[in-house]
This record gives sequence, C-alpha cells and structure tokens, in this order.
Amino acid sequence: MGKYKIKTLNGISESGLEKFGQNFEVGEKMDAPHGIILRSASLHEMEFPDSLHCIARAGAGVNNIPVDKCAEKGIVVFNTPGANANAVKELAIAAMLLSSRKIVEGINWTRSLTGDDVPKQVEKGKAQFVGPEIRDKKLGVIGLGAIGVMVANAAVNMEMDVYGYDPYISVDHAWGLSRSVKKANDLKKVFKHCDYITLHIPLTDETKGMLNKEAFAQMKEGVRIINLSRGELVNDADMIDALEAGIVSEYVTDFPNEKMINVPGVIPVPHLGASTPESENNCAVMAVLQTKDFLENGNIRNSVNFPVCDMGISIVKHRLTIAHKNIPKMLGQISAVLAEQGTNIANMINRSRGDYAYTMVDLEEEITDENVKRIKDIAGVLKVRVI
Ligand SMILES: NC(=O)C1=CN([C@@H]2O[C@H](COP(=O)(O)OP(=O)(O)OC[C@H]3O[C@@H](n4cnc5c(N)ncnc54)[C@H](O)[C@@H]3O)[C@@H](O)[C@H]2O)C=CC1
Ligand SMILES: O=C(O)CCC(=O)C(=O)O
Repeated sequence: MGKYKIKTLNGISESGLEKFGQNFEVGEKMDAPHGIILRSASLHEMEFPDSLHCIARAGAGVNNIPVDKCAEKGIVVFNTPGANANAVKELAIAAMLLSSRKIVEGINWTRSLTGDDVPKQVEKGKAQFVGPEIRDKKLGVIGLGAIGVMVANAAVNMEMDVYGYDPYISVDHAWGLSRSVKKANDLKKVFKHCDYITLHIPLTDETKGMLNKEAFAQMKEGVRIINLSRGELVNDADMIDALEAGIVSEYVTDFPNEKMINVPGVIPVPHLGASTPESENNCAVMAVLQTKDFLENGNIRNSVNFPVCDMGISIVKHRLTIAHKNIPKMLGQISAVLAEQGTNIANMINRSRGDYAYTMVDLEEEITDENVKRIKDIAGVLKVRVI
C-alpha cells in the first residue's frame, strides 16, 4: 500500500504515472486522495475532501479548476507550462494551411468521385479548391507565451509578416521571440492589418469574448481566425454574423459546439491541440514529478496559485509545510509555537504570491499533535502538513 493516494481523471499517460513509484497508490477510483491529476475534466462542481493537498493539470489551461477556491483551502494547483506547446504550434500551422487551401473540402470531394476516369475528374474539378499561400501574409499572434512564441517564430520561418500582441509578456518569452516579430501595442493594429489571427491566451474574465462584434468590425475583410486556446474567447453568435458577412472567411476552432459545427466557414477540430504522444508524455511526466516532489518533500514548482518554494529533499526528522494567507505576523506566530515547545528550527523558508504564502520549516525533533493543531488554529493558516 502506498503512503499517498492519487486520483486520476481523464487518460493520463502511463509513462508519467509510472514515475510515482511505490510510495503511491494511483487510480480512477480513490477515496480521500492526497492528489488529483487530470486533463480537461471540470472540477468546478467537485467537493474537495480534507485529505486533498494538490491538483495537477497535465496541460496548460487551468480554467477547468476553481483555482481561487483551491487557494482558500490551501490546495496547491499545478500545471505543466510549455509541455504541450510544440504540439499546439504544429496544429496552429496546420490550421492556417487548412483555412487557406481548402484541403478538407478537396479531400471530401475526392472521396465522392467514382469511375475509371477519377484522375480526369480531379484535374477538371480542382479549380474549385484554389486557396492562397500564407507566405508574405500578415499574421497576428495574440498571446506570446509558450505556444504563441513558437507559433510566431515558425510563421517567421514560413516567411509570414508576423505581429505579436501580449501586454503581459514574460522576460523569458520575450527573449525567445524572433526579432522579426513586430510588436503590436494594441489589438486594433492586429485587427486592422492581419490576414490571419491566432489566439494563444488563457481563458480569464478579461479574455472571455475577446473576439466579439466590436472586434470583428475592425478586422480586415476575409480574415482567417485560428482558435486553439478556448472556445469562450470567441463570441459564437458574433462569429456566425462575421462569417455570414464575409468579414471572417474561415474559423478554425479546437473547441467545437453544436451551434458552430455546421456553420459554413467553420473548421471544427475535436480538441486535438495537445493530442500527440510526445506532449501527452511530457505533460504527464511533469505533472507527476511536481506532485511527487510536493507530497514527499513539500516543494512547489509550477503552481498557478502558490509561490515557487523549494528546500530540496527532506532529510530531517520532520518537515512542516504551511499554506497560509499573505498577511503580517504569520512567521512570528508559527515560530512562537515551535519556540515554546523548545524545538530547534534547522531551516526555514517563506515565499509569497499575491494573497497567499507558503512556509516550510525543517525540524530536528518531533512536533506534538497539540502544537500542529495550534499552528492550524492561527488565523490565516489554510493547511498544515507534517512530512
Ligand atoms: N488546444 C489545446 O489542446 C491546448 C490549448 N491550450 C490553451 O492555450 C493557452 C495558452 O497556452 P500557453 O502558451 O502554454 O500559456 P502561457 O501561459 O505560456 O501563455 C499565455 C500568454 O498569454 C498572455 N496573455 C494573458 N492575457 C492576455 C491578454 N489579455 N492579451 C494578450 N495576451 C495575454 C500571457 O501574458 C502569456 O504570455 C492555454 O491557456 C490554454 O487555454 C494550451 C495547450 C493545449
Ligand atoms: O489535455 C488535453 O488534451 C488538452 C490540453 C489543453 O487544452 C491545455 O493544456 O490547456
């Protein structure tokens, strides 16, 4: 029997799960789990048991997880930044080509042909499937994170004229961007000039419905739009109007719904962005290693609601980890409990991120249950673990 229980939702690659090792029990049906690993399943309606310490999204988007509610309960949420970026980049390039060259219509038409003279019919009928090249066309990349940077750079290599928009770009991602990518200071510039627009942003309150009536009204006639990010970034009703009016000529979406699948000009893809063995393995391995290190050593890497905090492998008698609110006097109150017990603190680290903070304390002696309870009872403490 493993010491820690992990509940899996969705298919998680075995090459990742096997890295948990003997200390862990892993399965779809798991009562009182210490960790959850998932892909796109929604956790918004789930009641979280007190046993739960962490949730790992084997992927990038965390809009299927109530991240703030988790933080309030001291549950650390991880994702796997960049682990599936190459898979999405490749699909984004394919999507641009699919939106241009009428490949799907051409294949469907070819499959409908019969008779000995198929080669002749092909040559005669192919004119209906002419579509433009992407070289020298203007591409707007909205969101220059792990995926957006790769798409922008690949498009530069395909000789497109690339505009990037990301008011929150990280220094690392800016370093990775080709110098040929032009900076768009506002969305208006992207909307006005671009022949292709591709979205690589998270779904947040700010980005929901970003492509709406007002945005379409500013776009170049015949623009092709690629959305491999999240369906709700685009207002469907306004997109249908824009397609009917010819403002948008093609819309490739990785998030089809009943309303959109048969609308002329919509190219629906069944959420295949990260569906490659390589990215499924990368995401699973990263999610598992982060979860394992957190449960066994208390270390936090790639969390979306708690700070990075790492004291390496735990080699002391006990390691105490405390998820708490980022408010004054927390460290003083925690150390006071330990001092009263006469416990020597071998090492201690505290990090904060927004409203939340995390403290790790290495102890050379046992800590009594009573003192653990006293720390749990400090106002602002969300979760305490003794490892
Ligand atoms: N179709 C699929 O299977 C997949 C979809 N995704 C989606 O793609 C999104 C992006 O993924 P990554 O590039 O890995 O994430 P990332 O976090 O590396 O990059 C997101 C970028 O968007 C920027 N951003 C945030 N708000 C913005 C705004 N209002 N305007 C412009 N830029 C803004 C951020 O500054 C950041 O640079 C994910 O959140 C997810 O929803 C990700 C992986 C697979
Ligand atoms: O796991 C998947 O197939 C979806 C990946 C995704 O949408 C993401 O990483 O945000």
